[in-house]
Amino acid sequence: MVAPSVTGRTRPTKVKKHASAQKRKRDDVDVDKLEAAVAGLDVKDGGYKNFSDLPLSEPTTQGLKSSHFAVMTDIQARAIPLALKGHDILGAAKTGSGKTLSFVVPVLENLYRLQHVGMDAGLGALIISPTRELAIQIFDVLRLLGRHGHMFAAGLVIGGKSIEAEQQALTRMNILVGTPGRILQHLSQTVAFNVDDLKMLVLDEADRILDMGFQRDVDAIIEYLPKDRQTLLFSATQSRKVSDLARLSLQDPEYVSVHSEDRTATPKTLQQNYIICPLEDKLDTLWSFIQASKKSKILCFFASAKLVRFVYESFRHMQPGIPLLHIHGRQKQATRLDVTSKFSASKHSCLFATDVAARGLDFPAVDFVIQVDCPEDADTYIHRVGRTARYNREGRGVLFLAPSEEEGMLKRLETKKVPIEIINVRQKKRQSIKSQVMHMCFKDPALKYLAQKAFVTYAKSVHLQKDKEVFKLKEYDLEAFATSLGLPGAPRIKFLRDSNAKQAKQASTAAIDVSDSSDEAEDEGSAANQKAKPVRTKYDRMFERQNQDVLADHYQRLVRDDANESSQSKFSGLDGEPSARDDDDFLAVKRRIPAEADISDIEPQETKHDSSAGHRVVNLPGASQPLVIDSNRREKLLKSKKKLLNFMDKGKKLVYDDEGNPHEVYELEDEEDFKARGLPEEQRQRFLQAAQEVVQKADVVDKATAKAKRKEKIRKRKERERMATESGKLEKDEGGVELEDHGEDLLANFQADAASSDDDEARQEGKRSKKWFDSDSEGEERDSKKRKKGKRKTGPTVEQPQTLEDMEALAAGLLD
Ligand SMILES: Nc1ncnc2c1ncn2[C@@H]1O[C@H](COP(=O)(O)OP(=O)(O)OP(=O)(O)O)[C@@H](O)[C@H]1O
Repeated sequence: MVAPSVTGRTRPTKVKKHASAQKRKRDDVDVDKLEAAVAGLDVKDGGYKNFSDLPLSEPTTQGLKSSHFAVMTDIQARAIPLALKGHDILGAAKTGSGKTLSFVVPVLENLYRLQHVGMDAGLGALIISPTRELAIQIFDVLRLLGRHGHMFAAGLVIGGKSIEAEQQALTRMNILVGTPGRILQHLSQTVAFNVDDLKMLVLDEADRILDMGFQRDVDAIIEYLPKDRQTLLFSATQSRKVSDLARLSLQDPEYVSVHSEDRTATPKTLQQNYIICPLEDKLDTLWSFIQASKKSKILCFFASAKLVRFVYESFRHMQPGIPLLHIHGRQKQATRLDVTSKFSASKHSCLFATDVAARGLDFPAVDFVIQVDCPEDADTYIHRVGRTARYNREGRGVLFLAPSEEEGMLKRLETKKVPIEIINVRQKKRQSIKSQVMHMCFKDPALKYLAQKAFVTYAKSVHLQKDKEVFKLKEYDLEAFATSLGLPGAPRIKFLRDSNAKQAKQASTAAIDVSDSSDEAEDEGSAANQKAKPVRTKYDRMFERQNQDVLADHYQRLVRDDANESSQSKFSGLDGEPSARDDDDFLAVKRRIPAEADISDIEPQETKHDSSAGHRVVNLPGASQPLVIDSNRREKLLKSKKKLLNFMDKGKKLVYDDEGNPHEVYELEDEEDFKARGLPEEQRQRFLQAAQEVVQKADVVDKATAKAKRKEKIRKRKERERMATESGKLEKDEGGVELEDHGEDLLANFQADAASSDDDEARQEGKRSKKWFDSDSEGEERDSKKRKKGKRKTGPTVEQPQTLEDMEALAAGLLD
């Protein structure tokens, strides 16, 4: 066995000697004996309680001992023996129940027994996690367990610094922990990255990894991996579909769920409550809560990164008397790491977070998890609340629910067997910070801007929620919410306006439905009752519809004309005086009468009354056609001068010559003049020639402009490349790849800061920036597979071509 060089640096001889001594020591271990003991494990028995009951290698046993892991948790006791025997596993256990060890121990042990170690062995196990923080945490557990004699080279790939930095070391790895985006990037770009002999694939927080946001990446990763492997899936909530399992090629997976035993999805030591809190009172309530719990460690969840920032900034200004921290997917990786380690280390502090911190993170001793904004579903609730009461410790979760969210959310939680009870906020203890927040926003435009963004992102997040039984945008008092964020009024949001319009439309349709159904009810009622009601035709109903089409609008005006001339003027919006209707119709498109039209002049004059035909004919001044009045509607029409405008001639467009004489826009030329200029064919040829010259001249100018643009583009690209090369050189000079040698223990960590590339969580939130290696379609994915099979080439990094010029520039770049 070869001791892998796990760093980019030359290792000191002392370490090398130490490594080879360890190697020899392990060579002595009787792997066959271990193999036989594993084969004899009784997985049905479930009677293994301690790690020492299992046939584990010496290095792992030492690792567990030194970390003081002796007794297994339920999920560990059930999953580890099965995984040791090579079964595929679908593991579901509550948050904080020790799922990480359930796969880390089998990974180390199975590779150990297979002697899958050393540079030439290639990658033996791949562990995928949805967030960088969680990947780091898993890697730490791996290091902890592997530091007593395991010879594997392990790496962490979570995005960040230049990919080249990771590429070299990656080829030597035996175990890799990473986020989907970065792993896929390496699979498609790192030529020597060999996964053909992969033995184990682990998906932690599998439900999230298999969710839409990561689906494409995970599917693409799976394509690279050999089918004949062991797959372990772990999650706190499990509702996987058969299709997911087929995608992952699981073979007769063992379902290991430890939820069912006590019938709840959350730990027993967790006390869960909710309070009813309208949107506009959330900040007051949260502030009061923090004030009353200064000697606690609190984790608060919000719907968006902007809200997190706003609450963090505004609360910080008000000096709450407890250290405040904030974390969200938009921060740089280094900042996020700094925040997580600060929060982990602190005794009393309050962390404001988005769902980036909801899963898997193992913060020690969190007292309270406050879900200020309602989670998108029960699973998210469970993950969030699971940041407290971990591994048999106590903890409390408080969920803030707006009145409209209560019923729907409680239903969802009940389905997931979450025991939660309502509590009240002590009104005496509640402080209002509204005026302070408003004052701060007034004084600080940056904070006000942040408040606006927070408002918009919150409204957007609710608008985008799938579960409309819980999230009913219309039920929130958004004006009051905006005020509570220190804003003078709710910012206008396009989708809100659109949904208002839609709702108005639906409401009017519903009104018709109601009238329809009431009609039906009447049909079923007494005859007398029916008689009392006037007969209404479908046209009547159609005209009652508002905002459906122009006709309905016209009809409304007509009706008002009939009823009251003055109200008609209000409704039309010609008078400045607003009406209640104006408010209702805020989003409706109103037809306005052209200002210049003088409707007072329109005076219909009756010309003929044909009593036998039942109609009369009316002449309109300025109209070429007389108006036939043959129905009640037409009759009513006569009373509306505005309506009558529609029957007037529209007039002609004229052009005026230098002397002020009017002409038609297109006037026929005098025939004599035309003939004087030559034969028609000659004239046509002359015209074409002149036009051709003009086009040719324009073409020369266009080409010159395009060429200049192209040149400029190439120059900029080269400039960028030059700068990138220079900065790469600089990095190397300063120490190059940041490969931490956790060295004496033979586990390597190559990680990087978050400045660049794949922010998996940000992409989760729908903001994924497209990479050049990403594929849009299956066809393109097939291409990427081909690349993998045959010739994995790393091409020059280029921008996604957008225009023809871009493509030309790209082609020019490739040919250079
Ligand atoms: N057998 C054990 N003995 C003692 N402590 C343990 C044991 N197993 C795990 N723990 C501790 O329990 C805590 C939670 O473990 P872990 O993070 O693996 O939980 P999890 O089930 O993955 O949670 P989540 O679903 O939130 O990701 C950790 O601090 C870990 O050190």
